[in-house]
Amino acid sequence: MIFNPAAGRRRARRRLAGFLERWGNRVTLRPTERPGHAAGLAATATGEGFDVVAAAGGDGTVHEVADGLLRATGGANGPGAGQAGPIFAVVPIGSANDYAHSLQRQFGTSPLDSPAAHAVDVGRLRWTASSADGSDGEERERFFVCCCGAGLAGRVTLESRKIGWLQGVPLYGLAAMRAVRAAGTPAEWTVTHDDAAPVVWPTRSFHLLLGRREGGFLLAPDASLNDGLFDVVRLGAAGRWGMMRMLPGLARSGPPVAHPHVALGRCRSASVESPTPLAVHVDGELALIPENGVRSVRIDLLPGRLRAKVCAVRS
Ligand SMILES: Nc1ncnc2c1ncn2[C@@H]1O[C@H](COP(=O)(O)OP(=O)(O)OP(=O)(O)O)[C@@H](O)[C@H]1O
Repeated sequence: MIFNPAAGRRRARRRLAGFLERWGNRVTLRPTERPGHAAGLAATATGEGFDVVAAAGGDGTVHEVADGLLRATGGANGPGAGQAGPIFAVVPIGSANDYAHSLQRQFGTSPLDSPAAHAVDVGRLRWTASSADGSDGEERERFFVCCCGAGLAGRVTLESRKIGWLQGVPLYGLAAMRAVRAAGTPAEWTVTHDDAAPVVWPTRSFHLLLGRREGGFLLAPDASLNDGLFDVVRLGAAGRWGMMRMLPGLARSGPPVAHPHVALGRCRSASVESPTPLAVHVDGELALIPENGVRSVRIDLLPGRLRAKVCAVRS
């Protein structure tokens, strides 16, 4: 069990205590020491042959453990349909716990020692590094399990890092308000879905979801973790006040279905090209910030690539 003591605004240790009373004697607990550490711990645990590799934390820990586990089992070229590698178990003790929410809603919870797990889809974000971060031309990738967002979505993640005292929807709501307040004119992005012709759109924010929520907001109420499709949400040229007014509805019931500046859909892959450098998050972790100088990314879905389950923290 890879445990992030900094998750849940440092409430993680307390939240995990009861769980460890029940399972502690059957768990090898490996706390993370710094951001990014969980991916390496997950790869090591996979190599050691553990049947289950658990992420005890929030969505950032889930992201890092899943990314490490996927890389250790062959990345995008690993066997499909969740055949290979350990079961990926989520023990939600973070603040938003978006992925745990989707797993629980679709499959229910399972005990840590149960062999029951579900083949779930995984996303793969790819880009070419730019000269801005000194590695011009290098191909990079990050896997994700719940959501990927670019544009305003990435800037909300950036803002959320500056707020230390809130959690869940209040945290990401405040971060969204700050990002919206600072938003400039929407840029014309070229977006391609699957094999369709590229479309040029003024875009503020672009989201691809496997799960239902992003930062506690219900962006894709009908998303399924194993349907082989991303749910797409694109926010176009909405004004600042229009975006602010959307936030309460997004927290409660999802994006408006008939809104002139909101486009919804589904796809298996997408590529995005922006005239300005992108901010992109994967599962709420920043993959790219504008300073990286990357203007185009590609996202693909790997169907059923992981076997996953969520455990109840209290039961
Ligand atoms: N030992 C550590 N010290 C400080 N930060 C850490 C440590 N281990 C991991 N992190 C970082 O902590 C951040 C927050 O973790 P995580 O996302 O799991 O919790 P959360 O923010 O409370 O939950 P959620 O993402 O569900 O809102 C991640 O960016 C992760 O890289």
